[in-house]
Amino acid sequence: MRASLLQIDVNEGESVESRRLRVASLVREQAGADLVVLPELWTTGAFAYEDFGSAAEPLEGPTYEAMAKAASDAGVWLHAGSIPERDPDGPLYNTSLVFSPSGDLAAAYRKIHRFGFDKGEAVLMGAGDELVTVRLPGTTLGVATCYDLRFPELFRGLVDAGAETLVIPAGWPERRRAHWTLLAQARAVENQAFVLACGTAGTHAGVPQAGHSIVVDPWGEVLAQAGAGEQILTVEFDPGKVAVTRDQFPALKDRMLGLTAPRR
Ligand SMILES: O=C(O)CCC(=O)C(=O)O
Repeated sequence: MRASLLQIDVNEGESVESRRLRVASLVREQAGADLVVLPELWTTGAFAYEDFGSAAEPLEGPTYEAMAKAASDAGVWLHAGSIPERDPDGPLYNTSLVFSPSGDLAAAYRKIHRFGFDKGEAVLMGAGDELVTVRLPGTTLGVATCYDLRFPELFRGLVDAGAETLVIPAGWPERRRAHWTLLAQARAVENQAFVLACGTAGTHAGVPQAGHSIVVDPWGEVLAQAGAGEQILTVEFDPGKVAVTRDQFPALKDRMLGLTAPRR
């Protein structure tokens, strides 16, 4: 399976419309890949909180349209990263879109863990409440977004739902780059799954981005890692390695579920 992670430079010097056109053309250039992955909130920037309201789109808005077309033009599965979604009957959501090679929406995932503690996304957006997996030829994707990476129980839920390849678009800041790499490897090792984690480059809303998108195999080996700037990270991997790893080192079978706190 060939995957291309598009680590997009997101900065205020480029308008959302220009970036959307540019990204669509980069996706088209990936014809021949099986899967293309974009980062979190690459239209506005994950930290451009003050722009979320004005940049929010309905699910089937301009980014949806452009990415559906780009996926079908390239004939690839496209995890189009996330958009600030305006639900006509509810709040904003940080929503990821996955398209099939014919340009149909295969899945939408509303980010469950919102970042910012008592400000930013955590107060401006609603929380999703559904785990999402997507069946591709050869593997099942489990999707999560950025801050979700810190919550191992979400990934265990995805594994229980059949996920073998964990795809994580992000807008992770440079300040915590070490956590990004460490957690991507941890999620791969503990879940015996591939991890494809695609971040942004550049600086937006004054927050330098980590870049360093990463692909990790089910044994925890880093198959590829980007640098800090805009980059297309292309990697070939064998999805069959998940079953082999889980069979040869069956730690997932030793999980002890339903543990309770000690009685006092
Ligand atoms: O957890 C982190 O350090 C970064 C999370 C984040 O930036 C986000 O979810 O947008």
